[in-house]
Amino acid sequence: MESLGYSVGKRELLRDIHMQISNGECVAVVGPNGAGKSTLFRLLSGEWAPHSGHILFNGAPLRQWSLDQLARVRSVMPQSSSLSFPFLVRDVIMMGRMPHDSGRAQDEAIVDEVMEVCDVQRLAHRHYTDLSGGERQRVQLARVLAQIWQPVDLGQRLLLLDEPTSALDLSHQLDLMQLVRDVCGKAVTVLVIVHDLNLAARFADRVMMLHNGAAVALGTPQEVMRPDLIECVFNVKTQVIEHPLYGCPLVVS
Ligand SMILES: Nc1ncnc2c1ncn2[C@@H]1O[C@H](COP(=O)(O)OP(=O)(O)OP(=O)(O)O)[C@@H](O)[C@H]1O
Repeated sequence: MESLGYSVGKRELLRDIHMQISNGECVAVVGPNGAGKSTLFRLLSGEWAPHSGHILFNGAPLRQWSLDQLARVRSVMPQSSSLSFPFLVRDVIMMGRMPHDSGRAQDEAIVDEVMEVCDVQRLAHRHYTDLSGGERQRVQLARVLAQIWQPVDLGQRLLLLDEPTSALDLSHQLDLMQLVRDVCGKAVTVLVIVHDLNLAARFADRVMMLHNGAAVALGTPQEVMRPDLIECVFNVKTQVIEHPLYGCPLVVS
C-alpha cells in the first residue's frame, strides 16, 4: 500500500500509510482505540475505497481484481460476523469453499482439515447460533482458512484478520496465533489486527503501530516495542524485557 488515506468530511481517519508486505509474512497492526486499525482493514478488504493512495495485490491494483478472483486468493475475517440463521457449523465452514469449483470431495476434505487445525471438529453438527463468542470466532477462522486452503497453486494468498482473538481464552488465543503463524509461509500472507502487544510481539514478523490515523512505527517487534513509543501512543508506562521463553520482546505494564 502506498500513501493510503481515508477521510470522512474534513476528518482524516487514516493518512499516508505506506507498507510493502512480503510473501509469506505476518504483519500485526496495533494501536489504541480509535487509531484507525479497522479503517485500514476496511480499505484492505475493499469495503471502503481509499480517498488517496493505492493498494496493490500480487502486483496489480486491488480495484482491477474481479470479486471472483479476489475471493479465491484473499479471505477476510471481520471483528464480528452476523449470521442469524441457525446453520450447522460444518455448513458455515463449507461456505468458505463457495468461490471455488474444486468439487465436493475435495471441499469436504479441506473442511475436515481446517476443522481439525482450528479445533472445532466437536462443534461440526451444532447450530452456529448456539455457540459461545469464542467458539464462533474459531469457526469463522476455519471458514476463512477453508477459503484459501486449496492445494492448487493460485499464487500468493492473503488472510486479513480483525481482532481474531478478542473472544478467546488464553489457551485458544495462543493456539490461534500459532496457527496463523504456521499458515504464513505456505504461500499465505497475513495481516492481523490485535490489541495485545505481547501477542503481536511474539507471533508477528513485523508490527505496524497506528496512532491518530498515522503509522508511527513499522518494523520488527524489537524495533517497535519500545517503552517511549508505547507511552507516547498508549499513554501507559511500561518496561520491555526479553521474553524468558521465546526471546521476543515482552511488554510489562
Ligand atoms: N464512518 C465514520 N464516520 C466518522 N468517523 C468514523 C467513522 N468510522 C470510524 N470513525 C472514526 O475514525 C477513528 C478510527 O476508527 P477505527 O474504527 O478505524 O479505529 P480502531 O483503531 O479500529 O479502534 P478500536 O480499537 O476501538 O476498534 C475513530 O475515531 C472513529 O470514531
